[in-house]
Amino acid sequence: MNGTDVKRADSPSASILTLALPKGRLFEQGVDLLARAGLRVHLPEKSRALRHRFVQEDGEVVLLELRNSDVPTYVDLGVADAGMVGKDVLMEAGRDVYEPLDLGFAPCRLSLIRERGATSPILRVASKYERLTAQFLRDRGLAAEVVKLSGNIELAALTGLADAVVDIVQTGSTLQANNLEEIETIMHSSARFVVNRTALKLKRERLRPLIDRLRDLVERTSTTG
Ligand SMILES: Nc1ncnc2c1ncn2[C@@H]1O[C@H](COP(=O)(O)OP(=O)(O)OP(=O)(O)O)[C@@H](O)[C@H]1O
Ligand SMILES: O=P(O)(O)OC[C@H]1O[C@H](OP(=O)(O)OP(=O)(O)O)[C@H](O)[C@@H]1O
Repeated sequence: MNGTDVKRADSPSASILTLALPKGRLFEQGVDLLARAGLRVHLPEKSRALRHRFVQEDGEVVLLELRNSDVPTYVDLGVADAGMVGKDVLMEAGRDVYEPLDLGFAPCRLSLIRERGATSPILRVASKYERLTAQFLRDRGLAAEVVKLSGNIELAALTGLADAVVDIVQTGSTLQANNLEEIETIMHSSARFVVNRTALKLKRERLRPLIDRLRDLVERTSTTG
């Protein structure tokens, strides 16, 4: 460590590690994984608080509770030093963040979905994943319109709002319950650990050991099942 690094590590901002976690599906597992990786964090009491501070031996960890799709923005713009986010959402965001780790949990796939047996031409496709859908259609040479929706996407295919939808399939129970069919898998997804590129340099002493411990945990889980 040179003189500059010593100063950085001692500066107030270097002693705070800010992590962006999506509320919803990934939050509990994300906090649990961070705790198992040695951070003194725990699930916060139920409240409307969106920012949670935890004192550590080497400073402080701040957890920001965000919408899934906002995690890449907070990490890319450096407000959060690192975070956890689904690969699907990360690809959709198209942000330039460092992605050192596949955390393995929250597996699912992004797929093109239609009503079972539908044969009409695909002229309009609805999705929350507007960019990935447009890219997929371009790759297939399909000139369909993309309609951005915010939730219960499958309903668009059932009501005729769209000829097909692009959405997440996990267990397949939503497809089954609505007489829908998965036509093509566009990508597989799982939760990723993402890091701001500048923070990786400036807060190296805190981020590198965390990444290493998370990697150990993920590898141990994948070998023990
Ligand atoms: N059944 C599932 N449905 C949706 N996402 C899933 C599912 N299983 C795993 N995931 C993964 O979990 C991530 C978070 O899902 P979650 O439902 O919490 O947020 P979201 O629907 O993307 O965001 P928001 O509700 O804030 O719009 C997804 O981006 C995806 O990678
Ligand atoms: O294959 P399955 O296990 O049924 O999971 C897939 C469903 O889960 C998600 O919806 P979610 O409940 O997150 O609601 P949303 O449509 O508002 O995102 C996703 O959008 C699918 O509808």
